[in-house]
This record gives sequence, structure tokens and C-alpha cells, in this order.
Amino acid sequence: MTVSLYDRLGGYDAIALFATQLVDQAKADDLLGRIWAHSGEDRDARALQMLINYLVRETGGQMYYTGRDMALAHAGMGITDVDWTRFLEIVVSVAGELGVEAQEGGEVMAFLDSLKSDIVTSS
Ligand code: HEM
Repeated sequence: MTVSLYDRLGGYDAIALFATQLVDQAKADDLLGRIWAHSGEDRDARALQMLINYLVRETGGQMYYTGRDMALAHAGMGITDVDWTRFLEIVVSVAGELGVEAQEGGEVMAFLDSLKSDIVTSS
């Protein structure tokens, strides 16, 4: 039987920790921080939970995602190619800190890459 990426990453808690650290670092980043400059705590808390739920669902966990699709969720944010590269650097760094294995890390990166054209809308 094939073990889902969700299970191989360590399940809900591991994905929640990954998402929390990723968003914390992106918000604190000199380049990316501008995107969150004027959003409030509750908005950010909701968006983080949506990110966790989305990643759980997409990796094969038991979750009903109630958020928006990636194009709608990020429309108008002005996310550029340079932002995307920086965001993925943070993904790699957090995955490394959390001890994500090369196989699973590669699958996560391939999945994120498939979303790029929906999220990067500015040049
Ligand atoms: C592969 C990468 C990404 C994934 C999987 C992802 C996923 C998500 C999800 C699931 C949501 C919640 C949607 C909803 O509220 O209905 C969201 C919201 C958000 N994302 Fe992303 N995102 C990605 C990349 C980025 C990048 C690169 C940035 C900025 C540099 C970003 C900034 C935001 C912000 C600010 C929100 C909150 C929107 C709001 O408050 O309504 N995201 N993202």
C-alpha cells in the first residue's frame, strides 16, 4: 500500500509546524513582509489555518478545505518571481530545520511549483 505524503511528512502536527514557521519567517522577511504589512492578527490566524488545512488536504490527509483556490486567494497581492524564489528559499530552510527527508522535500517542492502560475501574478 502507498503511504501518503501526509503520513510520510509526519501528519497534521508536522504540517502545522511547517506552515507556522514558514509564515512566521515570510512575514518577518525584508522582501516579503510588505505583503502582510497591514493585515490584522485574526486575519493572519485564519489564513494560517487555511494554509494548514489546504496542505493537509493536498498531501492526502483527512481534511475538508473551505478556503479559496490559489489564484483567487492571491489575486492582487503583486507577488513577483523574485518573491516566489525567496518564498521557496524559506520553504527549503524550514524543511531543513524540521528534518524533512529529501524524497518528501522533493515532492513538496514539485507540488508548490505546480501552483506558481496561480500565485505569481506580477513581474
Ligand atoms: C506555494 C505557495 C503558497 C500556498 C500553498 C499558499 C496557500 C494559501 C492559502 C491556502 C491561503 C488561504 C486562502 C483563503 O483565505 O481562502 C493563503 C492566503 C494568503 N497567502 Fe498564500 N500561499 C502560497 C504562497 C504565498 C506567497 C508567496 C505569499 C506572499 C509572499 C502568500 C501570501 C498570502 C497571504 C498574505 C494570504 C492571506 C490572504 C488574506 O488574508 O485573505 N502566499 N495562501
